[in-house]
Amino acid sequence: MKNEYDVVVIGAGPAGSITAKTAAEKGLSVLLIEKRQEIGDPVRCAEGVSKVWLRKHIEPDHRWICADVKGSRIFAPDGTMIEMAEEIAGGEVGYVLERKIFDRALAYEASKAGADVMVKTRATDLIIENNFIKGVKVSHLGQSYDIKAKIVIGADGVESKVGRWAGIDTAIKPADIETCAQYLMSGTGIDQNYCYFYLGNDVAPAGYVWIFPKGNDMANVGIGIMGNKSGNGKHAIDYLNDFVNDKYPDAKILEVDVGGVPVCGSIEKTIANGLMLVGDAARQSDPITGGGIINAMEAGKIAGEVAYNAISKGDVSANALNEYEIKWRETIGREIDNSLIVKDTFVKFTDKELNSLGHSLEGVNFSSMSLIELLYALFKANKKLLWDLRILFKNVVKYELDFER
Ligand SMILES: Cc1cc2nc3c(=O)[nH]c(=O)nc-3n(C[C@H](O)[C@H](O)[C@H](O)COP(=O)(O)OP(=O)(O)OC[C@H]3O[C@@H](n4cnc5c(N)ncnc54)[C@H](O)[C@@H]3O)c2cc1C
Repeated sequence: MKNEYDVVVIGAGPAGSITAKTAAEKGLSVLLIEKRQEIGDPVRCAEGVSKVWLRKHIEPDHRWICADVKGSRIFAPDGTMIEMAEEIAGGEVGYVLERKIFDRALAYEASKAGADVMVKTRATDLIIENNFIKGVKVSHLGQSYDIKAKIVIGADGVESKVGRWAGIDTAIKPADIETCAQYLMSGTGIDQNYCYFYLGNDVAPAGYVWIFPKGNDMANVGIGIMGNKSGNGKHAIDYLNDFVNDKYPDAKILEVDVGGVPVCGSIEKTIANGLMLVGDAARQSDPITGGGIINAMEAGKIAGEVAYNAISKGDVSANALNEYEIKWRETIGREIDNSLIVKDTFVKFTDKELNSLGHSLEGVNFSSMSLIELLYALFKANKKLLWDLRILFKNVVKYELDFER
């Protein structure tokens, strides 16, 4: 086993594999470690991604695409349906992935670019000298090893310990974690061209139920509710059981997943001397959708490039790695901040307000609207929303003006 690399990446999820691939493509020596024996398994994900963003990182492959989605159907508590169809993004909506295969394919891409990959290898601590992270302590098949690195990447997901080891505050309050439960089901009979979302405080308090098609009459049926909403004795899985028993009493459960998604928005710091955090470890998932795959990949690409720049200049201090901090905050960070504003508003909505929103958007042709027009239509229908989302409105106008310039 080699015991010295330019970059050691902890965690072979989308964030870690893209970081490893990017850094290896630049010519750095890279080790990607994963504590599980199989990359991508078990899955804790509904597996939905945007096509356009995914293609920026990898060519779609039928081996890990379960469904090609044309649109979404969103149901207000009173059953009013809003349909957002494929014309919105010029025919580019989303895929539902098979993450067990997808995550492995990303790790394969990293290995093809030259990265070494070790599974069943758990990071147990960081090697720290003179306030600089200098490598990782790992446990592999019952043996402990020290592996030196110029830069360590913490890509160890929502339960990340790497940030804490490096002295970065990554703690999340229960109110900032979306607790999720999901069944892979057969026999729901849903239209496999659509993703379905159900809103309402009886169905999913301060959250939603999703149904994502997986092909062959299978679907991921899941729920995410805010962590502080499960204190009344009813947990995410109880709400999911109620929903499933009501809507699909004859469907069969093929798999159960439970997990948490950080929806706290950007944390203050994601770097230290010789270290960067990426993906869920850096709390980069979207606060409103809980989606984190694409953000993890975007951040991983930036981190891989910044690792190369820093190592080439011989400076891996937090000062040099600040390039990563600046770049991810300018791109995905901006989206995360806007989503946080929307989430903080929507979690307070009563069923009556959700219904009124549903009525104002029912039948709207989203394809011909810009984001500003859509927000304006919402505001006209609901003045309280205008007030609550005023900062978002300002941000979007500023962003569109910046973009036009
Ligand atoms: C129920 C649910 C549904 C979701 N649905 C969606 C969705 O539809 N779309 C979407 O975009 N996102 C979704 N997400 C979020 C998405 O799964 C994550 O945002 C995404 O996986 C983040 O990627 P990552 O690489 O940062 O972390 P992960 O994918 O979690 O990868 C981290 C890896 O690090 C490994 N690891 C951890 N500790 C160590 C250690 N000490 N040593 C070595 N390896 C370690 C883990 O085993 C894991 O493989 C969902 C999440 C949940 C829980």
